Amino acid sequence: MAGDGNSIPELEQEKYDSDEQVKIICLGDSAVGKSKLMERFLLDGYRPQQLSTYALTLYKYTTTINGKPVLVDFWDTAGQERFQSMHPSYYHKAHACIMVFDVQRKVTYKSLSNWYKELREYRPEIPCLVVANKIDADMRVTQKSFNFAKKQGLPFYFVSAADGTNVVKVFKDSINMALSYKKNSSDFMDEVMRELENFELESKEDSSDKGEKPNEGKTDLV
Ligand SMILES: Nc1nc2c(ncn2[C@@H]2O[C@H](COP(=O)(O)OP(=O)(O)OP(=O)(O)O)[C@@H](O)[C@H]2O)c(=O)[nH]1
Ligand SMILES: [Mg+2]
Repeated sequence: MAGDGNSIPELEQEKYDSDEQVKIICLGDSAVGKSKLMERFLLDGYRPQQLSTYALTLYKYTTTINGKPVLVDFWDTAGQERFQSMHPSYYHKAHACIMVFDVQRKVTYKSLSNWYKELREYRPEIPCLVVANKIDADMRVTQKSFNFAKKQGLPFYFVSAADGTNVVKVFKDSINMALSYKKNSSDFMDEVMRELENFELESKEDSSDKGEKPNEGKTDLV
């Protein structure tokens, strides 16, 4: 996936720099219902684009917010999550994340902390919504407490892709959060990360100028 992503128009992530486009990613174990949730939300006229080489489906959604058109790309995986880890380009320039587990399978709830850890490595600041899916199978689960979201201070939703409960709410909230993140802090954080990287490289170059052994503590720049 790395390297030639720019040659595929759908993967040109620079477009997310423009005001009216946001990228929202979906994380969670296999079979928790990520794709079904997207399809439920986009029921009318969604356009899934299967990029099988990239193990990725992009769902494009257009909406109007405050009188302005907004294009949302929902990114869904096809398989990578089985390896419990995503390629970095999946996270690149994402503005929000919907993290899903299956209320009927405890193991998928336990995995949330790993997904969240990986998300924060790449996107330390983006809004993340936690979604407990498949409540239609047994409504009693809504009486249980799932503390992961509360502990991390994240919004939490009980949903069902099968009967539609709360699906529109989750997706609309995610779009609003993505937009407000983009407006307020994303560019700033990205800028800071870039500055830090440059700073690190410069200080390494500096120390080698001062007669340190060439390869000591250095990372190759090529
Ligand atoms: N009862 C019930 N079943 C659901 C619900 N959402 C999804 N499922 C079922 O769960 C299975 C997995 O759903 P998917 O949407 O394919 O799951 P996924 O997370 O996209 O899985 P991968 O693409 O393998 O990562 C399917 O058989 C769905 O029919 C739900 O809300 N209720
Ligand atoms: Mg899927």
